[in-house]
Amino acid sequence: MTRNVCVIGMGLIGGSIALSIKKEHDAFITGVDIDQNQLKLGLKLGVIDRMTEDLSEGVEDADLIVLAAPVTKTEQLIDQLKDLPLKEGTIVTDVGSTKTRILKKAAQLSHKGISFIGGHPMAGSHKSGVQAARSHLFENAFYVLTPDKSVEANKIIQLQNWLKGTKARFIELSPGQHDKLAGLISHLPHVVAASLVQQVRHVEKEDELVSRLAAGGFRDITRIASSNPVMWRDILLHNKDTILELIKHFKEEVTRMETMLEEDDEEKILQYFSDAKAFRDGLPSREKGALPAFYDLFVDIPDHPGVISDVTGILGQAGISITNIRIIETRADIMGVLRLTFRSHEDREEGRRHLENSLYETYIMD
Ligand SMILES: NC(=O)C1=CN([C@@H]2O[C@H](COP(=O)(O)OP(=O)(O)OC[C@H]3O[C@@H](n4cnc5c(N)ncnc54)[C@H](O)[C@@H]3O)[C@@H](O)[C@H]2O)C=CC1
Ligand SMILES: O=C(O)C(=O)Cc1ccc(O)cc1
Repeated sequence: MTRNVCVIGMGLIGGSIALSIKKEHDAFITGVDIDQNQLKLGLKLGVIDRMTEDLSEGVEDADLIVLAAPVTKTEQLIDQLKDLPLKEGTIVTDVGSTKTRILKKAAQLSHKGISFIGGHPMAGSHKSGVQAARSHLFENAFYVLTPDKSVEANKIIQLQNWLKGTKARFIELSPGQHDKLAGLISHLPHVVAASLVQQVRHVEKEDELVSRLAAGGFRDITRIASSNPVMWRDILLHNKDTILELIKHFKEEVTRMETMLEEDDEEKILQYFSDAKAFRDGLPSREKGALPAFYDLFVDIPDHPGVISDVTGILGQAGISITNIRIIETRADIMGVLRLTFRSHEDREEGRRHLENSLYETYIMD
């Protein structure tokens, strides 16, 4: 039997959840967004089956409602849901990067007999919009659930069943613990990444060479500074107390290094870096999913006309489609680099084989 799902916020995460649900369930998915373009794109890409900008129309028949807007908007949406007629037994969940304020707001829904189960898939990308959505985005990632005590256990199982196509690993946390941990491993690093970029931006005003030299490590550590600013503003405001505390500790950490350096304390500096390396090297890795995982292949291309159509021609002849193509470097003195995005690991492997047979140098960076 076809069941109805409503995803509110048809962006990267809402779109990815919708795709993962479609993979495993006979579901008719309605997308709701304030941005018509995202909805139209969602329909065109087959992420949703129906679009509407009218919240009440979107949710009226829904067996599952997924709130996938920025966190402050999620609070407002819960306020709106409170006054709308919803199907009996419907499950409402969200995907927001913060949980305490959202769960507080959602308590109003439990008074109405609606099961609200807070959620946070702890993976994603600096990209946004439904065009970047992928059904496998959360594969092997942790998916935090913060159910209210009033929610029946079978509703949590039902939600996990709805979300099984994410192939994520579910873990239950209290909203407070979630926000503390997410602050440390996600929100503070975002602040640090943006600050590092700002520092370079200020220097660039006097010496524009700096951004051209910024490569390797700088790009790695600052990738997340390219994320959606609205989303991150909202996350910071939501988790303000935790992040302020973490900034204080971070300043102390930097001061420790400052002191070691002022004192030319070779031994302590070495120990500091060694301890950090040992801890970092020991972090569990996630085989698939989040960070690069859009099946990108990089191809060195000589700087001459027609080379791009040659590359796409080779893939076309082999019947391999790509979802994106981008020239990421073209300079007179070196070869350019083309970034091709494939639909799957298998397509990328096959495409790579064909291109290498045609003597193109290719590499993968994930
Ligand atoms: N980007 C990431 O990697 C991750 C994001 N999240 C959380 O997921 C949520 C969505 O983030 P993304 O999908 O990345 O953002 P996005 O910018 O790709 O999509 C958000 C969508 O919500 C829509 N929207 C805004 N206000 C709305 C409203 N009042 N009603 C309906 N739609 C509305 C926007 O038009 C946009 O299409 C955020 O709460 C974020 O904290 C969670 C995990 C990872
Ligand atoms: O791009 C990345 O590496 C991310 O870390 C994406 C991300 C952003 C927000 C979240 O709440 C979870 C994951």
